[in-house]
Amino acid sequence: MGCLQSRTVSTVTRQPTTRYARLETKLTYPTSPAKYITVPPTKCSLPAYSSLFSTTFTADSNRTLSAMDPNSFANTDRCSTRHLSLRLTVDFGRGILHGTAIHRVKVHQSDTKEFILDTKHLVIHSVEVASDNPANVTAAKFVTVEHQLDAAHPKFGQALHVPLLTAMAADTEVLVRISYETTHQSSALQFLTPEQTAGKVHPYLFTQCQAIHARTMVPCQDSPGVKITYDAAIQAPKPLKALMSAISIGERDLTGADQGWTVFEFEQKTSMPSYLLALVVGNLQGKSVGPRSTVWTEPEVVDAAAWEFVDTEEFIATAEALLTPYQWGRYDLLVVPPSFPFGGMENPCLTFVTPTLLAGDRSLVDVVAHEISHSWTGNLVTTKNWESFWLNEGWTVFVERKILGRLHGEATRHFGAILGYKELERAIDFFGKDNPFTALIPDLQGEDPDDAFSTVPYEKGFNLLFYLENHLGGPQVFEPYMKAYIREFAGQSIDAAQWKDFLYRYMLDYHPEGTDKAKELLSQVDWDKWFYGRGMPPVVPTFDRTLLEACEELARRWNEAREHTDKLSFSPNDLADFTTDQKSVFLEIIRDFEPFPHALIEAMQDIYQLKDVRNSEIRFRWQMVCLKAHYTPVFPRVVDFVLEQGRMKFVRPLYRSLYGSTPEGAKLAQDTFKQHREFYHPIAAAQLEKDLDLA
Ligand SMILES: CC/C=C\C/C=C\C[C@@H](O)/C=C/C=C/C=C\[C@@H](O)CCCC(=O)O
Ligand SMILES: [Zn+2]
Repeated sequence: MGCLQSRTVSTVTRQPTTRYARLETKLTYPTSPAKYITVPPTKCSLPAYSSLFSTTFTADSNRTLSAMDPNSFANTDRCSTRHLSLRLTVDFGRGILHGTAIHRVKVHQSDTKEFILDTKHLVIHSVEVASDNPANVTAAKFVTVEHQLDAAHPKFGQALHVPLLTAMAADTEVLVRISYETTHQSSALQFLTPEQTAGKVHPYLFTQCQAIHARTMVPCQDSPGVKITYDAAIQAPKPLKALMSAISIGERDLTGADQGWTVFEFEQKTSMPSYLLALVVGNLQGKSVGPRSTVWTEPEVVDAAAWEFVDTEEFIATAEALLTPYQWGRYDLLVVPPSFPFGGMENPCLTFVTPTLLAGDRSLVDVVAHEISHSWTGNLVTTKNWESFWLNEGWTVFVERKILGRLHGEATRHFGAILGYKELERAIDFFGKDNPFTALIPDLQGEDPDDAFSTVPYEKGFNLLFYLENHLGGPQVFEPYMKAYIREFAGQSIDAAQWKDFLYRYMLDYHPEGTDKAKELLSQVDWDKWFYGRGMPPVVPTFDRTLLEACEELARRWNEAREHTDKLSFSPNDLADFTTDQKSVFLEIIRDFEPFPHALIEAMQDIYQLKDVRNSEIRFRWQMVCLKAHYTPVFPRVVDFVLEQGRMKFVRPLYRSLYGSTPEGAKLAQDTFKQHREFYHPIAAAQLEKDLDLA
């Protein structure tokens, strides 16, 4: 069978099942004609990718999605990858990766005849299977098999079916070797030209696999419910360096015909989900910032980056005191070029962070505390599928704020929560309070997780845990539970039902006021509203207002000044004692008022020097205030900011506000994006296209 063999598919519609019943039911989608983008069943001649991915196709049969994960085709209930070995070459000339992926697959159910993986925008050259001696990859005898690639689902890609030579018994293992290459549509990868880097001399590659982009980089069971260890050998052109979400175990320069290449070797011995696969290749230099931490980035920025993140070890040690010993060996940081679409990504052993954190005053390092917290919540205890994403993010925000609270006091922890609550209101405003994506546990059948992504799982999840902490007796009850939670589930992927079940078990056994009291308190929690209710959280939190009052007072004075802009009594000293978070909250409150008259905007801008502010959080919020007032002189500065960096937290609201401001603003937003689309990471570009009605 050809390597791009098509299967027919049906439309993806929702099944009328209850939430947890659905987790136990194998879903097949009903038959109805639908158009899908697919590939013709031809052999793999390269590199005509664009034509491969442009054919439309009418579907007419059934498609099966994973029983555990609505966003994956993998048959993880029958068999799952335990270990992955990658041998990849980075081809900057073609903008692709090519090589092999060997899966060591464990069979869970008897009579298993096929291994199903996720792929998207990959070209599969061949698939081989070895079941004779799976313990030894080098001695194993691989046999080529006829694989099948389903037709492409526009969001989830193509299921790859690998026949296993024979019906396998439970608890046996098999090796599957796939030879493949990525394409220009592989959304996990961003290849940068030298001009897009700080040094301007060398090309650069970085990946972003969360949520379901790993399948565009490696054929894999791309579900957070599957945990794997991995090793990798990455061949890259000299003098570039490769790093991965793993421990570096060596590098060697090739000779002879392969002169000019280096092979970098890696090993990840702690099992992790596919979305944590990560690779960077570029002109990288490292500077040590702690006993287990190096900051990596281009040489031009390495000193500034190391200075900014010098608190890393203190954060790790505080997290260890709160939870359990750090499991991943090293905790390095990579400062990625500015198009990185997120603040940070918790890739194990090597967190990726945006350069927008380099404020020059260490004021934005809460993101590092956040990513460090993921080493426990998310990376050790992982959501089973993207619907329970809050288990990763709500927990991580909770731990992040615990760390900052221990280091800087409870008032700081609460103030972070106030800012987060404001951001939650903005997200719910954006979606609309009845939008299904405002639920803590959204229904993601047929949905691309990127479309559902927002601050909701972060802040609604935080608010649930914050509420439970107070409701169940405060930190003296909740902090020991946090440790127990990590111990209970480390190394596993769980869903919200398992999380809740353990909370009950723990509290009933260990609540200091006894089982009956624990039962009574837990019975008062409206779980349905917390999990599935839309809009803001069902319980309004009470946060410490110590750091808030000065922000509210200053904002109130400015709001009142709109009546007499000729007699203003403000001075730069107003902000002298404000932290960056306080300045942010001050600007958030200003943004909630009716738009300011332009004279007042100009006065505030001059007095507080806001025009030239470089701190990305302040710059973003100030530009949002100006855009709300349709203050057109800010337009060129907004364009500068959205072209200097591609972090979605900033560029999406700025582009949307510019687009919604005036007809000129709308045209400027669309034209700017269209001209600079290539600057943005594919994940950000896909969202911006929708935001600007260009999809
Ligand atoms: C309910 C939502 C369900 C699924 C979404 C899952 C993943 C979404 C995907 O788009 C990936 C997200 C990656 C996030 C990485 C880092 C964030 O913590 C950054 C937060 C924003 C920022 O600071 O820039
Ligand atoms: Zn996070």
